[in-house]
Amino acid sequence: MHTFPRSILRPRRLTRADFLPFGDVIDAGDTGRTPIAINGGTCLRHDSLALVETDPAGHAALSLFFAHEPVSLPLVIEVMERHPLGSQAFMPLNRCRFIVVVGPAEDPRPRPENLQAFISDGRQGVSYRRGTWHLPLTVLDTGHLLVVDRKGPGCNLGEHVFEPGTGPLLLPQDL
Ligand SMILES: NC(=O)N[C@@H](O)C(=O)O
Ligand code: NI
Repeated sequence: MHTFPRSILRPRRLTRADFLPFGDVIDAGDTGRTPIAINGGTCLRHDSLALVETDPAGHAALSLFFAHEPVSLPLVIEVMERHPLGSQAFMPLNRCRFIVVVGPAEDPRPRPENLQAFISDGRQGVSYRRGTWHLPLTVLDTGHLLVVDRKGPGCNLGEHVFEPGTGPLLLPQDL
């Protein structure tokens, strides 16, 4: 039986600059901009940290996810997905670290050599740009997350299941 070299991914710390090709990082401490003082100076608005994308027939919706099956690393990635009709944002509501593995939307299927891996520190959220390949929500801690994505007519899900034994191996961050 052929055994293909399994690609190895080493997750990096999540930063706005590194994640930019795949979408936006939602992190008040890493916006690159000065917050706007609003409401008589009683509040700071970190404005437009991510743009919500939908097709004309769709609309943006807010959901709450309760992720209660945390994983540990190393992890074999078995499936990745994408949403061709809109963006998808995940924002932890409590300190819930989660895994971010992304690939370019231009690839017809996730190419292991083009995948990049990050770990949210539990304060940071991400917004996957429309069509970006991503690992479905996979948390390192049980937690609640606000999710903003596109709802509406048509199929907004593309999935890729890696052949058994070929999925990329995601190593612990400190290795
Ligand atoms: N299924 C669902 O609502 N979420 C996925 O798209 C995901 O990326 O976790
Ligand atoms: Ni998704």
